[in-house]
Amino acid sequence: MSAIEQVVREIAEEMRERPDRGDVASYIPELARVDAGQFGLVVIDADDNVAVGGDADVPFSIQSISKVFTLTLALGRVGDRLWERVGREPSGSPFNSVVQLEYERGRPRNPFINAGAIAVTDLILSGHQPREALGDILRFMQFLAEDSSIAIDEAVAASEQRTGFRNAALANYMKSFGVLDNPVDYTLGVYFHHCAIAMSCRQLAMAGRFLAYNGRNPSTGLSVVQAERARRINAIMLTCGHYDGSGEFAYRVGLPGKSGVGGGILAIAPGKASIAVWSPGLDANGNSHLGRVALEALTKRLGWSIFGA
Ligand SMILES: NC(=O)CC[C@H](N)C(=O)O
Repeated sequence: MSAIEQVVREIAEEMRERPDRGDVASYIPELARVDAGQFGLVVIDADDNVAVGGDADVPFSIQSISKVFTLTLALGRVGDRLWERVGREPSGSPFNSVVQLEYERGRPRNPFINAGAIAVTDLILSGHQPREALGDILRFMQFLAEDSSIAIDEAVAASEQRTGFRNAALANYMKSFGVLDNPVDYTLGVYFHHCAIAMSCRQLAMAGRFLAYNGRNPSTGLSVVQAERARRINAIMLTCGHYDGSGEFAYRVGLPGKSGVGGGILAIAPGKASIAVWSPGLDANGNSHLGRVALEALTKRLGWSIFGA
């Protein structure tokens, strides 16, 4: 067994025993039903070796982790013009905060808070039907993960569509400033559905590989994005990927990472590994509690923090 496999298994066992599991998201009713006792961890290294621990193959709702992939797709479509619509500074506010939008004339702080991700989704949608845009996003995930079985959990999407009043407020407010081009219902429909994509840790770590290896898929050698773009997406994950918990995540884990309220985190050790962890219980910022604890243990034991040992 490799050193990485050993560490991944140890951590999965340690996390299974932990009593402090955080609380599952309850504002999306369908997510409130998920068993908080689950834990999964997958690490894929530069040689495409896959180390798995715990519930590595159980699909979960990726939620805001999808924002990394919609950003990648939108940058591919419109290039750096995207940054006219959305900033790239940390918000220091909760993921669904409304307050900054008025001060900054409807331009969201970054693509990973809800407002920013809704604006990015609107760019992907432009000129397409919602169904086509969603198909493009889903096919991109399947292509990156090399797994055509990845699907949208329609129950989660419907659950959020019924209760997503805050997101509707954000979208309408941005629309009033002309930041969204498409009908608000269309943009929100695509946003709720891409957040409801269900993936396992194994699939998610597969999908994240291009960010760890200079924009390339290590198994095919094919370039997904240019190295510069991968580096920049990692930078935004580091500074904005955990909302107002981004500083704490950088301090403790020391890797670019993106969390979702389904309890997943995608973390990137540049040149070394693509990592996915899942534990449904969240901390006060809406980030996976044990996911962060596990990643802190992993980077410490393997010496993988980008800031040094
Ligand atoms: N942080 C998250 O994962 C939030 C995503 C969720 N779909 C929302 O819009 O509220």
